[in-house]
Order: sequence, then C-alpha cells, then structure tokens
Amino acid sequence: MDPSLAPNFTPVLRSTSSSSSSPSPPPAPDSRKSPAEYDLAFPPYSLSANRTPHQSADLEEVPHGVSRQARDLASYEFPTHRLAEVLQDSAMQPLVVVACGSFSPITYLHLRMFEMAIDTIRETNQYEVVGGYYSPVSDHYRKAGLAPAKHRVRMCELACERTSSWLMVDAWESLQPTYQRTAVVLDHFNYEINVLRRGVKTKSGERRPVKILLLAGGDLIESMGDPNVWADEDLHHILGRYGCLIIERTGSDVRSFLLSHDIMYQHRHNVIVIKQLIYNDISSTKVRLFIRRGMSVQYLLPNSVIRYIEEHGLYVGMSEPVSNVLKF
Ligand SMILES: Nc1ncnc2c1ncn2[C@@H]1O[C@H](COP(=O)(O)OP(=O)(O)OP(=O)(O)O)[C@@H](O)[C@H]1O
Ligand SMILES: NC(=O)c1ccc[n+]([C@@H]2O[C@H](COP(=O)(O)O)[C@@H](O)[C@H]2O)c1
Repeated sequence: MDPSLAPNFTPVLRSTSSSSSSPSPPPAPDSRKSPAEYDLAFPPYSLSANRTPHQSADLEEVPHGVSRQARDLASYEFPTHRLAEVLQDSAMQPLVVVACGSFSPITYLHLRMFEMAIDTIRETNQYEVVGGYYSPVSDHYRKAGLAPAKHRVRMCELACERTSSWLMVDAWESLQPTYQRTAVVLDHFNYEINVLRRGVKTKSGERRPVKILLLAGGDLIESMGDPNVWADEDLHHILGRYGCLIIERTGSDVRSFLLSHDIMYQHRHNVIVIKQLIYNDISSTKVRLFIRRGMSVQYLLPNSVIRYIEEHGLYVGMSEPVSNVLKF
C-alpha cells in the first residue's frame, strides 16, 4: 500500500526541549541518547530557504561526544534532532533532501553536495528545506572499497555533527538484513516523515506533507540508463513520486542524458540539475588509495573522520582492482 495513504496516523513528534538556551554538560562520547537530547549545546537552526547564506558550523574541535545511532533494528529510531518542526514560510513547500550512497568514507564533496543543493533550491523560490539526511548503503551492497556499515554510518555522523548545523544520518538502510533499493529507502523516509510524523506544521498549526528529493551525482544518474542496475518501475517511483536533485559531475553531461532518457524526460519537472560553480571532484576511491599508500588525506575530509579512520585502521590492509582506482 502507498504508505502516505495509511489510515490512523500516529504522530510521534519529538520534544522541543533542545531549544533551551543554557548549554548542557557534555555527554560521554558515544553515549545512547534519545533523539530529543542530541546536540543540546547547539540550538536548532532554521533551514528556511531565506536563511543567512553564510551560516556555518565550526564544530570540529568542540569537546563533546556525538551520539551514536542504534546498531540494530530493535533499537533503531529515526533521527529528527535537526528536522525542523515548523515551516518558516507558509508559502513554501517543505522539503527533505536525502543522499544515498556508500560514503566509504564521507568526504568534503559529499558535505558540499548538500550546500550546493540548498543554494539551488533557494533560487527556485518554491521550497523550504526542513532537513537533510545521508543514508549509507548496507554491507549487502557488494561494492569494492566498502568499510563495514557501522563505520561508514559513524563517519557520516561525525562529519554531520562536527561540521554541519543541519545534516543528519539515518542508519535504517544500513541496518537492513538485505540490500534495499533506493526506491524503498525513499519510501522509508516518506513513512517516517509524512506518515508517522504527518509532515511539518506551518506557523498557523496546519500540517503539510514534506516533499522528499533524492540528492545524487551525475554518475549515479547516468547509471539509471542501465536497465540491469535500475528497474523502470523504480525509476518511475523515484522520479515521479519523489524527485531528484542532480549534481553535475566533471565529465558527465547530465542535461544530454536527461533529454535522451525517456523516463527521466517524462519526469523532468521533478528533476533539478545543480551546476557546480566550483568543481569539486574529491573521490572516496582516491581517498582510500591515499590511505593505503600512507599519503595525506588532510583537507579532503573532516579531521574527525580522519581520526576515526586512523583509530579503526580502516582501508589500510584492503586492496582494490587497479581498474577501479584508475576510473577516478
Ligand atoms: N565528484 C562528484 N561530483 C558529484 N557527485 C558526486 C561526486 N562524487 C560522488 N558523488 C555523488 O555522491 C553520492 C555518494 O557517492 P558514493 O559514496 O556512493 O560514491 P563515490 O563518492 O563516487 O565513492 P566511490 O569512489 O567509493 O565510488 C552519489 O550520489 C555520487 O554520485
Ligand atoms: N536499483 C537501485 O535502487 C540502485 C541501483 C544502483 C545504485 N543504487 C544506490 O545508489 C547509491 C550509490 O551507488 P554507487 O556507489 O554504486 O554509485 C547506493 O545508495 C545504492 O544503493 C540503487
């Protein structure tokens, strides 16, 4: 059944206590907390499309722990600590941006993708971004270079909490016992946000459904032309029911691809292409290679992620086919 049509909505709204002005004492690293207790030292930021363009977070050195998500489905909770509860401008449609991928490891490019997206979305004057999520793929996605999902989720968490004021990581996909297609992952976000939480409130108290958009690079979109990788039915679901924000990637001609692909063309009004005004081509594959060769990866990914990789000895002993590495 279409999850947004499920009867008897059960609103599960988070507490607003995190807006308290007095900072709490720092929690122990990796302690389990309820979503409402996340990041108490930092008030939630408005993600209005009209937010100050230069708002940033410099949290790298903040000496507090970053909550760790559940490591099994039994204790899983959808993270909402940075999901806006109230739409600031009722003339706008609320929007959540979701990036699916390996993130092995997450880099500054993956973080920049969301900032490029928010700038482009603001220009449309149609949407207000109320949340942004990474959904790292599970270990069942057999791709060379994947560190175990628990590490990839944790690195994304560190990157989000230490360098961003609005991004979150959802571990649901990574905890599934089998590989979940992207269409299913987007349905999960829709279920959590629009069915269980009934969207977001406007200032007058009315509830609005949230539009969910997949954020992806041009290479991922071009892979949608391969019927062995993506089913047509899934593409109609992803592009028709949800929608897509595509970051142009050096060397990929997204606009020609959109024009030539029948399903993409059919749903073109649900697709927003993001031009990279400053090209960023940081590649996780290259980062893994540098680590294996003992080279520096400083300034390619957040310090907290580099420290985590070192502490856990990630990527050091692995090997990848030369053809993989030379592609990037
Ligand atoms: N240089 C880039 N420009 C635009 N988008 C990118 C770029 N690199 C990655 N992406 C996008 O980031 C998302 C997550 O990518 P993912 O971690 O799965 O692969 P990757 O970054 O290419 O890493 P790997 O090198 O391990 O294949 C995908 O949507 C991908 O298209
Ligand atoms: N049919 C599908 O739903 C499908 C196919 C290929 C990749 N993906 C997703 O795209 C993301 C990135 O994949 P790659 O790293 O292989 O480009 C992953 O989250 C993966 O699950 C989904």
